Amino acid sequence: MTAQLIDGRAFAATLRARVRERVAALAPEAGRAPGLAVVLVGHDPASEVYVRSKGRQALEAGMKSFEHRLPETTGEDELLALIARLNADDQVHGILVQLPLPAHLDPRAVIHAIAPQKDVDGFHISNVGMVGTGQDAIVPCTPLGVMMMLRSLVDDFRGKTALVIGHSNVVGKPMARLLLNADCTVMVAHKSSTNIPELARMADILVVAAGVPGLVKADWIKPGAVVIDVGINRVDGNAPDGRARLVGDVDFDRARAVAGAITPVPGGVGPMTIACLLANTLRAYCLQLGLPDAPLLSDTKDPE
Ligand SMILES: NC(=O)C1=CN([C@@H]2O[C@H](COP(=O)(O)OP(=O)(O)OC[C@H]3O[C@@H](n4cnc5c(N)ncnc54)[C@H](OP(=O)(O)O)[C@@H]3O)[C@@H](O)[C@H]2O)C=CC1
Ligand SMILES: Nc1nc(=O)c2c([nH]1)NC[C@@H]1CN(c3ccc(C(=O)N[C@@H](CCC(=O)O)C(=O)O)cc3)C=[N+]21
Ligand SMILES: [Mg+2]
Repeated sequence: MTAQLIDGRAFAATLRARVRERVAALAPEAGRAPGLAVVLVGHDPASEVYVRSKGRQALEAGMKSFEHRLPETTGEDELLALIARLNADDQVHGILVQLPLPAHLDPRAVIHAIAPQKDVDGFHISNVGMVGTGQDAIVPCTPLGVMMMLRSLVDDFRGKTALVIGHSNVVGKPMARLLLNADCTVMVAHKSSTNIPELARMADILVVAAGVPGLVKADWIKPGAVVIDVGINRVDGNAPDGRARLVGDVDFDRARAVAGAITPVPGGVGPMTIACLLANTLRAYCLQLGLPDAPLLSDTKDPE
């Protein structure tokens, strides 16, 4: 058996098209369009790539894009002052501060300075707490995108067993919360877990977000399971042209023979993360303007 490939680029294109249509209907005049502000401190090369694609895709969706690039040496006061200005700016409906921040800046203080209704990453404790208690909130982009893809593959989450590998605040924890909110039986593993292969073999749904290339072996996978590989790892010098290439956390070539469906890297979770950022920006816009929330933006619906 060869696993079905889950085409994240196709999912993302569908979602972006829906966002674009909705933006055109809600804000026919460009002056009133949803606005996304992305803040980048320092010059992390991977972050530069994501910030560029976020800005470009926001414009393509009919939104306004504001990029704020600050030097590596920016002080916390200066960054917090920028966030306060963006909170007060009625052209800005979504604010994202690219992580990781340089070591001298406290990410918690920075994230919690963002107005919760403009927190399109869903990282503010107010949004985290809402998701944690099963309430409607702004949901972190990566887990939101994973749920949208899973919903097209899994008819009924009740009775399904899921394992999430990784428990970061950005991916693993919110992912586990959403699967629990969908009534899966959820296990969460991390570096201190000693029996991950056994846990993985019980999982109908396996979501891997560890940042360790090749971590998940084919014989960890329950035959027919849905495997979502969130990992983005730059591996040097393996491409034919000698440049870095991207791989996930799953031994993809061998895992394909066992899984029922699997996301590739690149072309899986990554493109959906950015499409969900646009969806969250539109959602934040609707919340701020008192407009009805669009069903396409709910984590209970897939984009098809
Ligand atoms: N596709 C996308 O859109 C996105 C991809 N990513 C990628 O996903 C991956 C995870 O990101 P993020 O959550 O931010 O990373 P973090 O480094 O914050 O968290 C990694 C988690 O994985 C756990 N872990 C690390 N090594 C192992 C191991 N050998 N076995 C089991 N668990 C392990 C860690 O456990 P412990 O806490 O105990 O150390 C931690 O909980 C990265 O590759 C990142 O680049 C991230 C965001 C978006
Ligand atoms: N505040 C904040 N929010 C984030 O959502 C956030 C962040 N900080 N810091 C970094 C991580 C990482 N992340 C990705 C987004 C898109 C791709 C993506 O589009 N990946 C493409 C490949 C892109 C490439 O070639 O590099 C793919 O997988 O096909 C990957 C990773 C968002 N993150
Ligand atoms: Mg940890």
